[in-house]
Amino acid sequence: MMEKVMRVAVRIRPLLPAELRLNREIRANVAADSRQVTLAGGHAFPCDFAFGPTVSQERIYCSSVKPLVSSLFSGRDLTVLAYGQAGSGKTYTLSGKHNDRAGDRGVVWRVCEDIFHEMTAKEHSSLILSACCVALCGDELRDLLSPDAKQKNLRITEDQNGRTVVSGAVEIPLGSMKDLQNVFKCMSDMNHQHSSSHTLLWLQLKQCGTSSQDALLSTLLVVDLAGWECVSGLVNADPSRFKRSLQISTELRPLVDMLQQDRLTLSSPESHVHTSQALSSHAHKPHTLLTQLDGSDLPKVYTHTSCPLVHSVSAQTHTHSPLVRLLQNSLSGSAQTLLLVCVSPAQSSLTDTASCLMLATRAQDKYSHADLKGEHTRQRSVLGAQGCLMQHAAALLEELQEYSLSPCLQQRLSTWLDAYKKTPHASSASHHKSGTFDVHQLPGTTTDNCDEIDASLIADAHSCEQSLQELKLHCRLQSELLVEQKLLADGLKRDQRTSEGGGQRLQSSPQTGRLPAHLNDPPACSGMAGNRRVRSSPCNLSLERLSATIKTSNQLLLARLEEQEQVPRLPSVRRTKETEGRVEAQNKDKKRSARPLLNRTWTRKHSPDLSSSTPDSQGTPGPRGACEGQGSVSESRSIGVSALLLEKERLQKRRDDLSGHLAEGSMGNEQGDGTLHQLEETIEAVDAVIGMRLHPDQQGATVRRLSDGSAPIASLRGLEDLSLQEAKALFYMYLGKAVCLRGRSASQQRRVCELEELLASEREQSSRRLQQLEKEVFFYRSSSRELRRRLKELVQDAPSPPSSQASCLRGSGDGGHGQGGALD
Ligand SMILES: Nc1ncnc2c1ncn2[C@@H]1O[C@H](COP(=O)(O)OP(=O)(O)OP(=O)(O)O)[C@@H](O)[C@H]1O
Repeated sequence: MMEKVMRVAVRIRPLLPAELRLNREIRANVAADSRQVTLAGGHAFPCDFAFGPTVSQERIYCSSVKPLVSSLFSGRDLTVLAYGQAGSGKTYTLSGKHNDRAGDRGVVWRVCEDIFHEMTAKEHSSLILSACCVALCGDELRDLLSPDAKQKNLRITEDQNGRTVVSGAVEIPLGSMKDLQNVFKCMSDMNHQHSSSHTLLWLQLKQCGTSSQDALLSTLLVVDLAGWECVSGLVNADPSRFKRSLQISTELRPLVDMLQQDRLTLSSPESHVHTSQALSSHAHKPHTLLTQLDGSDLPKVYTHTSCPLVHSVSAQTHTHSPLVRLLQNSLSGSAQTLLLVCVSPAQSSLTDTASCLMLATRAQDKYSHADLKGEHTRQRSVLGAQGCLMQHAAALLEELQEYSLSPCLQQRLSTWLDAYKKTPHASSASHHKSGTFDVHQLPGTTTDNCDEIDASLIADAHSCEQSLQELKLHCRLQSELLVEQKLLADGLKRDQRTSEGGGQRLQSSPQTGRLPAHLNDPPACSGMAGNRRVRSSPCNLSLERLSATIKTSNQLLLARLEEQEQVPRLPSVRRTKETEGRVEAQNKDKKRSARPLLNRTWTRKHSPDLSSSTPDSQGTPGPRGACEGQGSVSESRSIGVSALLLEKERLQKRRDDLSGHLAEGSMGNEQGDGTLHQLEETIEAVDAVIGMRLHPDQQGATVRRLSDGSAPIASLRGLEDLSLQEAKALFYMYLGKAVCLRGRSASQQRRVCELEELLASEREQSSRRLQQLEKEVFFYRSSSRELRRRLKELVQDAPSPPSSQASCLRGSGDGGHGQGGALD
């Protein structure tokens, strides 16, 4: 009988206050009483339980977990596995909020309440509950209930039965809800700085019977898997967060693979009820746990007697993953599992939500395969029938030989018959006459001798079938991986094209003084925009998209930088500077022509240059007048231009020296970078002034365009009456901003480079893995072919009926009677 061992519940959390403030759209929903989650666009994802944003903690517990908890009392194991991206509500669903409101309490509290309730009903003595909790971050394991900060002895090992255990973990007995509160306090104290780790809490229930022989042991494992972060949230994040998010995706990958397989288990439910007799006969370590507080080893839980076949194959595939190793016992056998997929309904999480829902849909149809015996019997009878049919066919062909056939066909027929007669069990069947053969009686024709052969054949066939199943499974996994790699590569190419296209558009647009339309969106959106393809796993979808997003945001910064650079060149500012500067210039003519201030800061250097403009006859002309009147000051400008050129040259030299020092590493990076950016900005400013002075006509046109131009620039007309001091201050301020933006842009570029390196190494790893997988697929295909061939041969070698039956059949073939009697 097949039994469903995995149920999948999907919970959509409500939009959080911050999301509501940002007017995030709801993109995932559950229709009332439906068992599917629907995404915007109409895609529906079926699951066993679907809970919308308004469903209470209590209802979630009562409908999806409580019915399973009863099986704990009958000695079966239960695993509740919460999966979802960061902030999707896993911890909230499992543990609830840290307040005293009963309505907010999560699954763990409610399970314990039920167990304590049962304890009270059974008058305490027969039920013992204890807890053990570890956090897994990468390969690092921490005991969340251990007072020992060093935790040297904690490690995942295997006991003598090949079962995974955490040796050195502390186990705390739970007698009341107060004890549970203490456990939660311990857990949150130990774990509050590591919210990105997987938390595994084992609640072990021991039911003592009247005699010491019939104690029942069962375990509830509650797993709060770490969640990967939404890509848009990582754009400006600390690199370590980004790295951890990637790691989490990688850590979850093997588990996701396992959950997506057809079947998890093969062992029968009986093997999950264990008595203390079983405990004593299996002198081994407990189930995935436990050493008592006093350090003594206890014979605790033994939940499975046999290693399940299909599951063990999958687990072996991922033995390198500590997470899979820790879950291996709980996800195997006929242990009940509830996969709790938590998703966010927000538009920004749509891709992650879709990938989680795909997993939920794939994971739900898992059954324990308890009907192995029935399967063998069916195979047996099929093989027996095939063997008899083969004999029947041989007899028919022999008969056919007597008719006039083409020489070629005759030849082929006799070759086949010769080959058949050489096979071990063909001779006794070679005289059958077709007319008397009743195929409905075939399975009944086996004798003792035939049974033996049958048994060996069936064993062979069974092992072949198992190998084929395994190969099929591997092939499927491999091809899924191949497809995913391909999708990844395609996505990477597409994203690269997008970001390159964006870069080109950006380069062509500064002439207009506006940002390209695609950059007006915040960077987070640019990474998520459009109909993104949905992937089954979170791990691979982040890197390339993040890199593209960061590139885009980098370009956005550059574009803004360019936009800011326009400000000091505004006509009104320039005009005021020029007007007042010209007065200053007349008063300090000598000083200006000598220009001894070459080694001052750029701001001091720059202002005399700007002040070198001569005022026109009107004193304070409008922007157009200011430009048109520039012809009269050509001489002083030419002096200014040559001095500016000298200055520019000097600055460039300084910049080159500085970048040389930075490249050699003989200077502090941060400070050096800042100076370098200042120098670059100054050079550009000097360049711009030179350009304006060399081409006053163009300057006039620019001023006209800007003063007549777009709304944002026109709104700056209010600044036309700035004094020289104000204009200077404004100019310096914007130049300072530009330097700062340049610095940020450079650091963004560095990050992009780092990410690109990371991406390249990931890509290299993927391609190595791809090659490996291709090899494996090739190997599996060829072995599969070989096995099929062998299976065919075995079928051809199927047993023949004994000679007595054969003669009966022959006799009945002659007369058309007696077969039924012989077979009876
Ligand atoms: N169903 C819900 N109702 C109300 N608030 C919720 C719900 N689900 C989650 N939240 C709130 O959303 C926030 C994030 O939830 P939670 O910490 O449980 O996410 P998580 O998936 O465990 O994240 P992580 O993977 O980072 O640990 C919390 O403030 C929580 O209170």
